[in-house]
Amino acid sequence: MSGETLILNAGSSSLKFAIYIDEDDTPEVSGLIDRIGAGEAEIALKDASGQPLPAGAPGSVADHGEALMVAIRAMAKHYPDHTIKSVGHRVVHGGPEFAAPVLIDDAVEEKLMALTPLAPLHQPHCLAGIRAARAAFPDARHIACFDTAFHRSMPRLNELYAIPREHFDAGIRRYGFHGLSYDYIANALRDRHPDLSQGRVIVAHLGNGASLCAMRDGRSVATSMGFSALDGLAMGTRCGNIDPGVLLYLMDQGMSSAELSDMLYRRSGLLGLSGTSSDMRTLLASSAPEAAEAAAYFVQSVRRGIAELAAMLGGLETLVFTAGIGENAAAIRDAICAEMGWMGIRLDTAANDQGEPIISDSESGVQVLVIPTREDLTILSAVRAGG
Ligand SMILES: Nc1ncnc2c1ncn2[C@@H]1O[C@H](COP(=O)(O)OP(=O)(O)O)[C@@H](O)[C@H]1O
Ligand SMILES: CC(=O)OP(=O)(O)O
Ligand SMILES: [Mg+2]
Repeated sequence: MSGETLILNAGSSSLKFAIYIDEDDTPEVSGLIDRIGAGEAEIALKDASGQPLPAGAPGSVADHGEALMVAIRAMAKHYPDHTIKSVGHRVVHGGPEFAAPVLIDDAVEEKLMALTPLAPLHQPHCLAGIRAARAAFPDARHIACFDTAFHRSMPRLNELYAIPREHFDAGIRRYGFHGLSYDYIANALRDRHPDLSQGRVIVAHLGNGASLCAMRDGRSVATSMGFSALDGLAMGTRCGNIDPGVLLYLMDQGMSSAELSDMLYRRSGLLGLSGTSSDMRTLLASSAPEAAEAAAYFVQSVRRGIAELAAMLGGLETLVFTAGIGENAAAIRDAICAEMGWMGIRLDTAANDQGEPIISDSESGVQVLVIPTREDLTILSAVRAGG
């Protein structure tokens, strides 16, 4: 068989995978392993038409390397003849050096490993996937595609922190994340709404991790995440904006940096405020006041962020919702847009409830869209462009 490409997207506790053949943009097989390193893992496998394929129960899966082996075995049961020629990897952090996709060799792998402290919730999993895939497919080309790369178009002012200058040169700057998703949305907008894509756009990537990106002419101008994937919006388990004074105070009180890191990355956000769940679906179904407060905080943080980025763009013509919450949670989109009439945002309630591609009404000064994101297609086109 010819030209098969495997795309891997290692999340904090999941591994998404898909195999594409030749020039096809629909995966022949795709799937997700969830709850990695957390009890009994789950696997879901789909064929080219999106129908579920039997994949068994993987039992406990210790890390993303093991998850890849489980995925390869499950796919091989249905498609025994695959010859993987290329593997495209989502890598969350590219640091100051990697501004475009790169062919992975030992030296690149080492450099990516050195970036682990900058993205402790993600980078180790990306690397476990890379190591396992290079061992499983030693003759394939392995390409790393970075979540930080799309934001390298930001003006220097928007990369700076107001701390002594030498830190910028040492790499302490706003990198921004979710770039593979923003890149896909920028292209989708260019194809579907060429007029809007030239203008002032804010994309709200609201998933388990969440961020906003301000774009002009399809390029990133500013974004809510910064040096790490902690900043900006409140998220499933991450804090979002926080006064650095809080961290200094907690350290003075005896909290270690490891304890702080665990709290800010894994026990904050929706989980921290609700005390029960990081999952927006669970919170929306709950009657507990803490769950409602957590969801309200999330909504508030998105509105705060939209207003901030609109000010940086000097206005707004288009707002795009994407990722798990952005694509599926009509109530959250509605709550975010309510009371933003002053910015010209007006939703068509019925269109929003049905998750239509355009959810603003005809009077709205801002076009509000829902575009399902496809980070895997950004990686796929980079792998194909790389020959
Ligand atoms: N129908 C829905 N209603 C509300 N929230 C949803 C719905 N579907 C998915 N979500 C939320 O989307 C989030 C996960 O987003 P996703 O983009 O899949 O995350 P990841 O960053 O892991 O890829 C979870 O909070 C989940 O509850
Ligand atoms: C960078 C980031 O936050 O990714 P995710 O949304 O997959 O956690
Ligand atoms: Mg995601």
